[in-house]
Amino acid sequence: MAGHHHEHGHGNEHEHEHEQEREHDYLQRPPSGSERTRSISFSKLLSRSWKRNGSSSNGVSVSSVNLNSDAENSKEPDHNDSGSEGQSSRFSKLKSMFQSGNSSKNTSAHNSSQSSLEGDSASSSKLRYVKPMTAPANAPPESPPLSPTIPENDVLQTPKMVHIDQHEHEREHSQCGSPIMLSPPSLSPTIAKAGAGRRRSPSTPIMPSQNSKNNGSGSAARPNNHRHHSSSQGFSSNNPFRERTGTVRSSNPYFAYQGLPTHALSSHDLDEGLQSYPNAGGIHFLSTPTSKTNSLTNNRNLSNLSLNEIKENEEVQQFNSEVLFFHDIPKDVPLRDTLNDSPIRDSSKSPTTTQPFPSIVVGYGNQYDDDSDNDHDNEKEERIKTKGKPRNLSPAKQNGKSTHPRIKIPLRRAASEPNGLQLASAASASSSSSTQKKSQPTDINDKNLGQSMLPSNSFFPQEPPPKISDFQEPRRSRRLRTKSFSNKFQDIMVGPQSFEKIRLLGQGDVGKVFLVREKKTNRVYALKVLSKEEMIKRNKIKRVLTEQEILATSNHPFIVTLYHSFQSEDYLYLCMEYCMGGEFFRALQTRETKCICEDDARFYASEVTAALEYLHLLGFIYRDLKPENILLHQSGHIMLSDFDLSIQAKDSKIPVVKGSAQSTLVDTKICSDGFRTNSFVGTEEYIAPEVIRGNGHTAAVDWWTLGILIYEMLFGFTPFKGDNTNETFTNILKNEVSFPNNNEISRTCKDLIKKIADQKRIQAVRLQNGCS
Ligand SMILES: Nc1ncnc2c1ncn2[C@@H]1O[C@H](COP(=O)(O)OP(=O)(O)OP(=O)(O)O)[C@@H](O)[C@H]1O
Repeated sequence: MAGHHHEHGHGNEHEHEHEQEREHDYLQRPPSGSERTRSISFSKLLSRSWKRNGSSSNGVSVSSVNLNSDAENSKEPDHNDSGSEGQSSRFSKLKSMFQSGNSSKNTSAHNSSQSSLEGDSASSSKLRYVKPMTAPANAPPESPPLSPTIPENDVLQTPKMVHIDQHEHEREHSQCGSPIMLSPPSLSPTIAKAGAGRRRSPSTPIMPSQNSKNNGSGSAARPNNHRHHSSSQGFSSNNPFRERTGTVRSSNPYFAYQGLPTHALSSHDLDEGLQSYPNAGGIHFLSTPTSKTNSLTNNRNLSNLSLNEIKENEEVQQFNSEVLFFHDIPKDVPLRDTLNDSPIRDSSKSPTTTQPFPSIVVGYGNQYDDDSDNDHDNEKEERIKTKGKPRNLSPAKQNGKSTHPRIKIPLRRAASEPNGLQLASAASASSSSSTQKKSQPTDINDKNLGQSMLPSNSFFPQEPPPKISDFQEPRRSRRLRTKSFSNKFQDIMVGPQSFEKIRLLGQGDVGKVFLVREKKTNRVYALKVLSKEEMIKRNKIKRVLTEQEILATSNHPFIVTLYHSFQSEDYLYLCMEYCMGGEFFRALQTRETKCICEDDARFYASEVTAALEYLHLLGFIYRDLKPENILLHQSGHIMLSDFDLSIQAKDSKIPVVKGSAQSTLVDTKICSDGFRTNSFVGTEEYIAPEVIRGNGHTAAVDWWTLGILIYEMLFGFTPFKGDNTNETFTNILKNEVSFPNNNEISRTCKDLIKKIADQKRIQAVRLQNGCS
């Protein structure tokens, strides 16, 4: 955790350090590399076994990093040193701070995690070790209600226990109390009852307008301040979980009651800009990197640009111009050529204001938006090629027989295969064509869907999927043509109808998350469907862009993998790795004590630390760490999710490795050195003092939240919670962390929390870790 402690600029001192340690620095990014290139370089931090190496069902290797035998790579050591060591050493640092007399367990957890890295290196990128997560024998395993055609054994791969003696494992858990169940315990009414009166908090920020109504009233929660969950997950409107005041953004109730300072009104990375565009004509959602529509739709490459430089209104303007572009495709230009060439848009025209959303539809979701328009099939295709006329990818039906449209815009990237969730991928590889033929549209009007703000059948068109051979070969986006990424992504064509809905997993602020099955491969994913309309209403455009950017950029075992992203006319789709264990928050809340033992907390804290370090190295500040945003993978490891409050540091810098190969520390703080933001974001009980004060904050806020998280894991509540928002904020600003007496948490652990989440200790921690 060396990298996050100081908050002010390093200036010449750090420059000097850079020079001195350059020869040890195998994490150097290319001097003028893009953000993406930089992230690639960082990937070398991770051992190969950590990387999401995978192979596609068609046998194409999708190694996640460049393995060119250049000098830099030749330095890439095993995971016993170098990058992994960089991570490990920070684990060790954390561990040593955590260290109690019970060191063998620490070692067990740590080493087991390490072992799993080694053990899985060849076959899977996901860590398999599941120390605290084993479900009790009598616990009902959560089995996604997959279709009978899906081999359940493949779906629910038994987590591989690496180097863990079962008896030892049981012993550990008997000491730690009941383990967190991998399956959502809320399925059990009895367990759910144990958490009566508690409700999980929303994780999306309240809108300024909404919040302003609540200022000073105690709660910063937005009107619909808790998420909806499908009944299939065991959540009803009578949510048994505690209520935590919501994630806040922009409007600071603390300042409201103390007198609002000017900075609280001037955050540059907020969404207010959009409000001046009440008639915004649409949004611009980036395709994921391999989409050739990237070159078509993106004037600007977000990978090379700080998201902070993008204003909401700018996005809308840009999007509008793109709408125009799609309307202006020259008639005599074949679509293929259009797709393959970066267009020069007619920016002289004003944005279309008559269309609330773009008429261009990317992916397949729009193919069925206009079923009544069968007779104009050919005309529509012609329109696409016709300059000045709207492009409309309506359903293509001929002679009463439905066919796929002839214009297809593949839009997605595919990273490595989902780990542990492949459904007979080998079989599908050998019989992909037959699988396609067998794939029939499923009735998506699932009764379990519950109250839906989004029409379900527009998520998943009910037409049979087009054959893969009917699609034009997509061209890889220039965005990913850096050599390191060149072999990471595949060009795969998916759209909404490539998936079959299984059930609703949860609902966020502007969309829903479904468990889906990809028809072609039988793999399950979590598909986040975001309503463009809701995004605009709630000024969430930039936040969704940020989330997509981070997910697409990240390649880390503890950050949820984004496999595809695409859009239809009304929705954006993020196809992510399915985390079977659900929210860590629920896992905590459904325990009788609402907390876990120190060893388990150490395990999870270490993984969160690794994920945060990684994000910081990429120049991202997470800013919303809390149990609700931590998902549990079936492997038992955590997955950080929900990046919509994250921010990317401007001019993020190259990380510097300190120390030797045996004891390596990576200064992650330097990556966002000098970057401060004034946004008032976070979750009330987790918000850092500097955020409340509003004098700007840095990546250090994530370490504050880590301290609160550790506290909550250990004690079942957060340290500064007051009766209302103002009291909570006052506690955060003035109180020291105090601990209940009725537990057996080690002094070392308490010291760690104090050092992380106590303002008076922050400087001491900085010094202790050798940071200026
Ligand atoms: N990859 C995933 N695997 C399993 N469940 C998921 C996954 N992603 C999300 N979920 C579930 O869906 C719910 C809603 O997710 P989502 O990210 O939309 O909510 P959210 O955090 O409130 O979003 P936002 O803050 O953007 O409104 C989560 O609470 C979680 O239970």
